Amino acid sequence: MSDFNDSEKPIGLASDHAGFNAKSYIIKVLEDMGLKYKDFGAYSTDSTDYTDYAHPLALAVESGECRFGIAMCGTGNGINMTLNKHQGIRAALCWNPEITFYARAHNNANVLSLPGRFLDNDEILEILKVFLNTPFEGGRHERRVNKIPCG
Ligand SMILES: O=C(CO)[C@H](O)[C@H](O)[C@H](O)COP(=O)(O)O
Repeated sequence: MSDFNDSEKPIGLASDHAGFNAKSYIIKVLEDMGLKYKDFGAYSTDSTDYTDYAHPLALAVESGECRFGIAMCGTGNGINMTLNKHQGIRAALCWNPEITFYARAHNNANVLSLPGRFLDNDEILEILKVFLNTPFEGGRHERRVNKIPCG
């Protein structure tokens, strides 16, 4: 399982065509921050299917190859739904810093899902900073998070 704070491991990235521009911006920010990342695609704005990139990202986070993930499609919903089919994934669809704070503090989210077509770069940057810097509170939230997996 992944360790969110293990900066020796890359952050996994995935998008479809609709999230490609947001992902390109995030790559630039991560490079400026000196953070490692692994991009699972897509690699252009040519029409494609978010599922083809979400599953490899989910497997990489579950296995511990990546310490956490950042994923985006047009609304964030398609890629978020796909990621959350994996038992070890807690992907949170976030559209502002406050929602993002609770996704980390209360839900220990290990993938940040973003609506690429509905956020500008400044909004993405603020969300990203909160996601990177907010620790999980544990306590009662740990009990609840431990009950999320089914089957
Ligand atoms: O899953 C989605 C819709 O909730 C994503 O926003 C996709 O990126 C979107 O469906 C892609 O749409 P397109 O018309 O094929 O560009």
